[in-house]
Amino acid sequence: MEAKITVTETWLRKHRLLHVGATRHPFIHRIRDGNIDIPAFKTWLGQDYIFVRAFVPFVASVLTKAWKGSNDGDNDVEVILGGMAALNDEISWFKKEASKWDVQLSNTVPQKANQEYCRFLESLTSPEVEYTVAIVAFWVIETVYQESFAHCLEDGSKTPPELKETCQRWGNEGFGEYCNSLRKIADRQLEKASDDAISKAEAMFLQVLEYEVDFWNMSHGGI
Ligand SMILES: Cc1ncc(CO)c(N)n1
Repeated sequence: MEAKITVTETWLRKHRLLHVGATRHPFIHRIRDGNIDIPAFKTWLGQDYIFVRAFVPFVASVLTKAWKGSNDGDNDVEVILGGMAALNDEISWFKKEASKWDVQLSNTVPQKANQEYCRFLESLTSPEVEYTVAIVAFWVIETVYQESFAHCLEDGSKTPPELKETCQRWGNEGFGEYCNSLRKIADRQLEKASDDAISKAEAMFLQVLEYEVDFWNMSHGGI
């Protein structure tokens, strides 16, 4: 008997090229091959700190939607709350890491791609964005980082020792399990969603992947 294919699995197959583009970006390849230049890493660090600060209110809005929209037996609120707790830790880590690399966070100005991504996140906090669509966005955002940085830790990678901690942050197994929990929630919601909600969620899946590619592009001075 064949196992049932989930909605997220069909999207990952259908949009494989874009998914690979987001999770195997040249920036990630350069870390993994030991060819990353430090200015590019520092650019990423400063920009991602700004992103993460904007990510918090988005996650809070997903939490609110989970509380209103999921059933008693679901543990959605706990999973999302765990994600928020990790973000609290992440913000402290960014500050510590920035001082290690001499990146002045207070002087860092968001680049265009980052501004647009943050504005997009803010638009998703609207109550008009359904829980199913919001949880799909959340899952994709977290998973792109998990898959990207886990790749830098696989056997045979030449990630410089001073970047290992960064890769561990998102590439560790616990973060991988958390991403799987988000995916399960997304698939459960998609199972009971209307066709209209499913197509909105698929468009969201694609849009987030595109924003992620543009975000990586910033670190090598891309447009
Ligand atoms: C751009 C970007 N995407 C995703 C994450 C996290 O999961 C992050 N920190 N930054």
